[in-house]
Amino acid sequence: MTREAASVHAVAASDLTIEYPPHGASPAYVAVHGLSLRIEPGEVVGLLGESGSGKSTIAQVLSGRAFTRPTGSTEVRPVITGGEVRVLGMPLGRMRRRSLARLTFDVGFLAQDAADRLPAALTVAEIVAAPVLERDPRFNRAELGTRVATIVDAVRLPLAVLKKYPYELSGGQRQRVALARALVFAPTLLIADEPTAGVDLTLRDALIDLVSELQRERAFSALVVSHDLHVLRGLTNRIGVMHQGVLVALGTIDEVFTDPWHPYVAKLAEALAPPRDEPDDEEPDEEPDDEAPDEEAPDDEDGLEDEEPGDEQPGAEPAEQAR
Ligand SMILES: Nc1ncnc2c1ncn2[C@@H]1O[C@H](COP(=O)(O)OP(=O)(O)OP(=O)(O)O)[C@@H](O)[C@H]1O
Repeated sequence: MTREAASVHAVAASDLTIEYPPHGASPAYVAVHGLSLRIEPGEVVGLLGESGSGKSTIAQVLSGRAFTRPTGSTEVRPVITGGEVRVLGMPLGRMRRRSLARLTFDVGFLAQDAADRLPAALTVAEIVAAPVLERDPRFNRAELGTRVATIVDAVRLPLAVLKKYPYELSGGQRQRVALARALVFAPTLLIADEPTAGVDLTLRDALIDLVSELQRERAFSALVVSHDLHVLRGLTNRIGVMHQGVLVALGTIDEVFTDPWHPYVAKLAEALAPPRDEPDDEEPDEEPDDEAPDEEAPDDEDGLEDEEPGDEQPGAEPAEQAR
């Protein structure tokens, strides 16, 4: 959505295929097959999936960062080879420079390793201000100073960090600086790739709460990539599960893990389910129980999804890693 048209989908992808072009001895590689996904204005959607399932590729493309190549970079970038996608109403694909500039303004991007790659020679104030100055080197310095201080405060960092260099900060503080930089334009959509990667487990929940609060305060839409269901549970309204480049489930966490039809999601659901009680040793054996409740009966011979997911919650709480 551009800021004028708040009702446009944050993301509307239909049958989207994304490919890495051939390079060197490597042939072309299709990383995402036929993705259809909509994100409503103000909605937060998570992407879960094992390593290599295409999550970062999607984040790169939807954020427009796949189409911007830093000077001197020879990195191979993914390209759209099928389907359609609009982000905030803007069609991606062959984008003109101006549309791309608009897209990267409206879409904040927190890259997977952003905290570790903060430029070592710049202060926090310079790092957070950099995207603004890259876009407009003559941006009013006083206004910029206020904007940077406001966002640094919003990510709950003391203003004293403004003069510090990344090496003087903790991992959690660096992650907040990266987040501040991603939010400096007050984006309409935030795409965060593994926002808690490298963050100490004890600080992970604080970071989840922070992103959640900022999202509520600023009402941006978001796509959050994570292999950690705990993170997605704390942040998102719905999740999608990626497997080998294909979106194999989409819905609320409960919908996704109740009666999953895809074997990978079923395996995840099983891993997340609370441990079953040990079978009772005194149980009489062999006698089939005609009274056994129907819902216990496995019914997956045809491999089809049930019409209606049950109302039961999977009750999945513990250790929630998708890989
Ligand atoms: N530059 C590239 N050239 C060719 N193939 C690539 C390139 N970058 C990624 N891929 C391939 O695309 C597929 C999807 O990778 P992607 O990084 O999107 O997965 P991911 O789900 O984000 O994994 P992770 O959780 O490890 O970051 C992988 O098979 C990967 O090897």
